[in-house]
Amino acid sequence: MRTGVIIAGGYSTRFGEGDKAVASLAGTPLIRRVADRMAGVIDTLVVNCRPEQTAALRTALDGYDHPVTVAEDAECDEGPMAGIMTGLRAVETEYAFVAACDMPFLEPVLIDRLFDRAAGRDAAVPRVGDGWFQPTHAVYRASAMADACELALAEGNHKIIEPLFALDYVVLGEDEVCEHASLDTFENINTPEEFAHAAERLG
Ligand SMILES: Nc1nc2c(ncn2[C@@H]2O[C@H](COP(=O)(O)OP(=O)(O)OP(=O)(O)O)[C@@H](O)[C@H]2O)c(=O)[nH]1
Ligand SMILES: [Mg+2]
Repeated sequence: MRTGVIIAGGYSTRFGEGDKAVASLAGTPLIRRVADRMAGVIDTLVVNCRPEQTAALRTALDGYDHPVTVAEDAECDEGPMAGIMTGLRAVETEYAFVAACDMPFLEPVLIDRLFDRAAGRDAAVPRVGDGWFQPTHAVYRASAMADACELALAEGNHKIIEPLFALDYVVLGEDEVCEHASLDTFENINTPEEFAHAAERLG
């Protein structure tokens, strides 16, 4: 059994027109597109957000193919890594795929591959381009990553990549990624211009 975790507790400051997670992208809320992209390779979904987002996110995910659990931040604005921790704490399967709420071009074949590569390890994380890890497009052993996040945060370290280095992780390099997916899978939508461009391609 596999869980998908979507972190959505950010403030969409670059987007600037309300919460991008629920903004309609070519007729469908952005987070619903993200959830739908992973539906075929997960069994259950966890969404991390701030308490005031819960009602709108639940509406956006109404009728989803799998059970949806909402994991609310106890402390808001602690950064995406804190969101990963809170989301993973609500996971009941051994492994979970974590994504940001703004990645509408996720490639399910690659997610499937990440689950396979993580088996027996703590994490499988892609690294493409100039050596950038993709920690919000990765599979984690939920308890191990949540513990590592908690430790980093307790030390005052909010860097999203920090907890990975405490784990037994496997890296999928660009060649392996590209066997399964286009690099669009990592594309995330931050500004109204990026939103409009994505809508053209999806509409
Ligand atoms: N729980 C939680 N999630 C966050 C936080 N900051 C960002 N995120 C999530 O992390 C992912 C990547 O963040 P960004 O793309 O920067 O989103 P954002 O912070 O809402 O947008 P900007 O304000 O424009 O940076 C998104 O899915 C956000 O919802 C936070 O403080 N807490
Ligand atoms: Mg941000």
